[in-house]
Amino acid sequence: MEKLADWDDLARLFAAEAAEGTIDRLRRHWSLVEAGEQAGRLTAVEAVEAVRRQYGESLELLRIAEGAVGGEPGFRYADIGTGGGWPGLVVACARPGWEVHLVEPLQKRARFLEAAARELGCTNVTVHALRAEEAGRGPLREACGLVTARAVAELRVVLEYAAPLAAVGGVIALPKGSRLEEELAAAEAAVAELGCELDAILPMRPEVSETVRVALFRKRAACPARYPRRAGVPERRPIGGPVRRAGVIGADC
Ligand SMILES: C[S@@+](CC[C@H](N)C(=O)[O-])C[C@H]1O[C@@H](n2cnc3c(N)ncnc32)[C@H](O)[C@@H]1O
Repeated sequence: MEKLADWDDLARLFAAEAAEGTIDRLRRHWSLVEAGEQAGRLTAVEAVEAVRRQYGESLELLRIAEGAVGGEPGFRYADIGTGGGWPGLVVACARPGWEVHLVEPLQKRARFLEAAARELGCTNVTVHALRAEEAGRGPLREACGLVTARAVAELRVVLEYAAPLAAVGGVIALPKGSRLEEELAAAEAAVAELGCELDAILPMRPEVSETVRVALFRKRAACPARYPRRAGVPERRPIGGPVRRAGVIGADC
């Protein structure tokens, strides 16, 4: 397979997930997305591209992140800005033994995620209809072994969302496109300030994406109590300097 093109390719590339019935559940999720117009537009990615970009990239992010965290049953994981379900609900389908927290502030999307999780039998999911800045001051603070966020904001902004949720020793896994180096340079102060360290940058397999790499950060120390700042502040006044254009990848939703 040169490039993952359809559900059969996805099942071949992620054979263990296919054997567990995950790919069938993801197909069902996509039909819920297509039928979910009352939730508003959940993704701008066309059906023909969705298998690779939404499901392939989500499972590949899980594969890469899991290499850094292990993930025993009961492992606590949070996804920030899950939108219609990527990657957080995909991970919940693939790892039913994990405790999965989806942080999504848009009420319609949060309701869609709750209904979809119910429909898919994902009893391991809790949806938090909150901004990350609020979730970072609640019971999830410093409680998650893995935190992800895809296509939510530029790196240093998303680190301020994610770092407060990660447990000390935990991992933050962020898929990023061609602007990664530029975003990393701008995030230097934020990485240190938030108690994080860049552990690795790992590419996705080319069948899934030629361009997306995953930046893995390790939480080395507790996050200072002043972070996250009030809702909207991380984006308006990113740690380390003036606002830059958000360099997000993945779905434009
Ligand atoms: C471009 S969509 C990406 C959705 C999904 N992660 C994907 O890859 O398809 C960005 C999502 O981030 C959410 N978001 C934006 N700001 C946020 C914040 N401060 N905290 C949590 N979620 C946020 C939006 O509501 C939206 O659903």
